[in-house]
Amino acid sequence: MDDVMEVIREQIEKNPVILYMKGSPQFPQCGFSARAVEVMTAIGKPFAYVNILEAPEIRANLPKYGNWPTFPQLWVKGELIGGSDIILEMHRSGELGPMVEDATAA
Ligand SMILES: N[C@@H](CCC(=O)N[C@@H](CS)C(=O)NCC(=O)O)C(=O)O
Repeated sequence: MDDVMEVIREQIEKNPVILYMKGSPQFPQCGFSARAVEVMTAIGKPFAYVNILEAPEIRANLPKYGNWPTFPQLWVKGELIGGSDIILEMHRSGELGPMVEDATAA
């Protein structure tokens, strides 16, 4: 349990933009994850991802780590942004793009 939390902490700290999702960006396996990927693809900056269907311990523990019950989960610069509906809303309002660009700027 502590080990999993440590793995999650490292993933979130080492990747400025990371999407926890079902499936992969090439083959999302849930409509919510597909929607999140669509937005991230539209923003066009690189992002890391974890397929939680292949990582059951992360699937079980990330909701406790971030106090957020569902997937997908987008984390930017160590902070939880939210799930697909928030991702879409922040994209439409113009907030998400600059946030991701700033996080991925060299
Ligand atoms: N409002 C959320 C809904 C996401 C959602 O309901 N996800 C479900 C189905 S993919 C989920 O993560 N269930 C818990 C699980 O499968 O572990 C969003 O837009 O991201």
